[in-house]
Amino acid sequence: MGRRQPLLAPDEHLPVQPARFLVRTDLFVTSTELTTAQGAHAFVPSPASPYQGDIARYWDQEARPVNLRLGEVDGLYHHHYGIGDVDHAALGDAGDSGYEQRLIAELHRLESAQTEVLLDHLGRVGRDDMLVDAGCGRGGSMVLAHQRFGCEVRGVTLSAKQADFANQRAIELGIEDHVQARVCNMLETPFDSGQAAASWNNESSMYVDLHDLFAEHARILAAGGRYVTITGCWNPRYGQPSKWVSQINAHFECNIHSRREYLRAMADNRLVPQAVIDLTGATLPYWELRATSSLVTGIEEAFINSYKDGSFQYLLIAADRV
Ligand SMILES: C[S@@+](CC[C@H](N)C(=O)[O-])C[C@H]1O[C@@H](n2cnc3c(N)ncnc32)[C@H](O)[C@@H]1O
Ligand SMILES: CC(C)=CCC/C(C)=C/COP(=O)(O)OP(=O)(O)O
Ligand SMILES: [Mg+2]
Repeated sequence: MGRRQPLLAPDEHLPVQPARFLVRTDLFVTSTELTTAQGAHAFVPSPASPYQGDIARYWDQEARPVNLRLGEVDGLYHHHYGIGDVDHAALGDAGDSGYEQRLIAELHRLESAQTEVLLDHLGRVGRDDMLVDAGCGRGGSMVLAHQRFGCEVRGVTLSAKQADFANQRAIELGIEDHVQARVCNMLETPFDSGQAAASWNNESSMYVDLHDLFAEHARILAAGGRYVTITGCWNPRYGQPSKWVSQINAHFECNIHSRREYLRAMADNRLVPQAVIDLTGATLPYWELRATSSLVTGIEEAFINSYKDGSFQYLLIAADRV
């Protein structure tokens, strides 16, 4: 599938400037009702299970410098990893005073490049279409999708803090009419059947049962619509999840599925893979660069070792809703 041109002129794209945020942590309490940064009252549904409550709390409390410092580069905040070759010319000499900032910018460029590859696989999307980001985090992928297609993008996350952050960012960009996040379980969304032209999970499918997840995507997608996931999955050829995969699960409180589970659950839910792309080789440069940075979190070794010993794969799957 060829790469499409953005619908917006280059000067309409996100300005490269540090973002200023109103982060009202006082509002993100356990109450079921909260006041958002926009001043409106939003209903926050109770988590569907104790596990979902744990995950909501995890992301409400998350503030790792590796995510915030990268987001400050241009105001796109991601909670996923990067792909592509490191631009050593842009990175320059490790001895220079500005090296650490260039390294941060390079890691961020690779994370945004990952989103662009996901968007490349969404198929034809028009301005009047609606897209769904399941597990939208702080909303970086939603902004890039809107900038490319000019259409509505609706995101769901378990975290009130993330939804508020994403909505505040959309207001700052003047795209709040088109880009909206809400607190909602991705297994039970408020979207109408057949409403979405395309939908995706960007590193968010390891928190849910895949049969339940794909049943919901199949419901909200129009016939002929496209579903895309970028995910880490364990490789059935390895036998069982390796110790590195178990370490990643413990680190993020998630449950990484196998490649076989993805394909089986899609087949059972009217999602027919159109492309299965192994991005493992493409993500290793990101991890090896990140491991040299001051922003390491301690999980770098597990990703690098599991990708190298073949027990773990970084995969993109694009499927047609039939
Ligand atoms: C690793 S982050 C990825 C965020 C985003 N997709 C990105 O690429 O930046 C995982 C996200 O999945 C969300 N999530 C996990 N389980 C969920 C569920 N059952 N319903 C909605 N969101 C969920 C979390 O709230 C979090 O926003
Ligand atoms: C590929 C797999 C298995 C991903 C698990 C989901 C996850 C936590 C992604 C990155 O989030 P993040 O950007 O908040 O993590 P970090 O702080 O490590 O950058
Ligand atoms: Mg990150």
